[in-house]
Amino acid sequence: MSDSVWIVEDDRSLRWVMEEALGEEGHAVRSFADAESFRDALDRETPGLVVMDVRLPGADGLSELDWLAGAKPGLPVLLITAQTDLDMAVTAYERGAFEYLPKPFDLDEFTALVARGLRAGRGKAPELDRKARAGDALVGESPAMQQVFRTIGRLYQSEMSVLITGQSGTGKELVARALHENSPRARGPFVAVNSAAIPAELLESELFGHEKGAFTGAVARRTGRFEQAQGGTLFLDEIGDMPAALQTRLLRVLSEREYYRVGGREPIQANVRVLAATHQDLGQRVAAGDFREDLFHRLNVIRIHIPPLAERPEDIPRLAEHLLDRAAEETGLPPRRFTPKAIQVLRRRPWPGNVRELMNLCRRVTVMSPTASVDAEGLPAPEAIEGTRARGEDWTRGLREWAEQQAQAKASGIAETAREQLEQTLMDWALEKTGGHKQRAAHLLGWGRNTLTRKLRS
Ligand SMILES: Nc1ncnc2c1ncn2[C@@H]1O[C@H](COP(=O)(O)OP(=O)(O)OP(=O)(O)O)[C@@H](O)[C@H]1O
Repeated sequence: MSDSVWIVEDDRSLRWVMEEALGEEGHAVRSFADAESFRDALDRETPGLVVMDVRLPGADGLSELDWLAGAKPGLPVLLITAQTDLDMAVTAYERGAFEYLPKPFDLDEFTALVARGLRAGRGKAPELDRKARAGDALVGESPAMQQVFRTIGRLYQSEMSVLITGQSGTGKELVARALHENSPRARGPFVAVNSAAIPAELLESELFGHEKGAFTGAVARRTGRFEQAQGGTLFLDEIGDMPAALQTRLLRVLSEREYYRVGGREPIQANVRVLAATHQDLGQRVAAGDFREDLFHRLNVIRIHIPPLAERPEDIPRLAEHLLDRAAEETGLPPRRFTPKAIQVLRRRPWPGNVRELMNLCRRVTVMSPTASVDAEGLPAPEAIEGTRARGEDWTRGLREWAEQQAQAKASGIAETAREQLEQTLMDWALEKTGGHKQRAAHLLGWGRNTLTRKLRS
């Protein structure tokens, strides 16, 4: 195969820069300013690789890709694009580009990609089920998010397990959804389970379901999350918190692709893609003996890491705009906009609650701001925003999941049960903390000593 590289790009200076860089690497280079002259030349000769801009006069690079798939199957195309969203990443791979490169790009990266493209042929890409693609947009312009998009784009025809890491609120679940929506399973269900929010003893039946009478309280047969995710994707959030016995069981299900309900005898086929997420350092947990190494390797086939929001302030302007729009949609109020000064302040904040914190700030501003435009003075203090709290303090999320579970188990009197468990937990904690000193425990809880004594008796 020829080593020559053809460039289809209407921007003269960019064309020149690329020509120079590739010439220095020893490639024979030919350039075209539009799709028509490129097609004419292709009638007579075939290069080793094509570098093509998505936006061209008279035609766009994407339809050129479609045409090339028929006219010159196997010819690798490196797509360059000014559009940097996830959709473009997926579309590029889906239409058969072997790689795509968002502008502005690094020339070394460019020449390295060209060299790789020349070595590899061009793979045939199957059609993606586009109708099923919707959901909440994943926004990000920082190099780190571009890398995330690229990985999602590359995996669009894949069934591989992916481990998503990042602090709470960085968007791990959204990334999992994007992986699902851009996969062959897009029409199937996406089911999320948070291992940290469900008590260890309930997690097994939550995942695998149970038969009627499997244990006290199992009054009816219940389908588990694995069964609900059949044909689709199961997202296991906070996988690091999964108890050891369940880790073993999960590993078995993943390798045997079948499982039993709790108390069940019929094996159930598991046609489920598993995506997992964690805010912990799982490698370290493996080293400490708290997480099964074999399960870790099984889940960690591909790793997507999302850095904290404070490490990618470039994402804040677009993200803030997107989240303000989302808040406006949710509340039915007119969309607010931050002034450049307000954005400057937001870019410098520490964001311990990451994107979730920014989302909450946007919701608050949407409801509270008297004007459409929000200046730095109109920004709520960081402490005032929910989601700023460190992980673990936001126990209401766990509570919601618990309530959902109770509802599914058709339990009645949910609030009363919750109140009893809440008080019992707080009393146990306070007594433990004070070494059993009732007076001090009561003080900690903000109760009188008699109230505590009475509640302990009931
Ligand atoms: N890049 C992004 N673009 C748009 N919205 C985002 C992005 N990242 C996060 N969000 C939004 O921020 C919120 C938190 O994201 P998500 O629930 O995915 O985080 P998480 O990492 O799974 O958090 P946790 O570990 O606490 O479960 C969601 O409302 C999500 O839609």
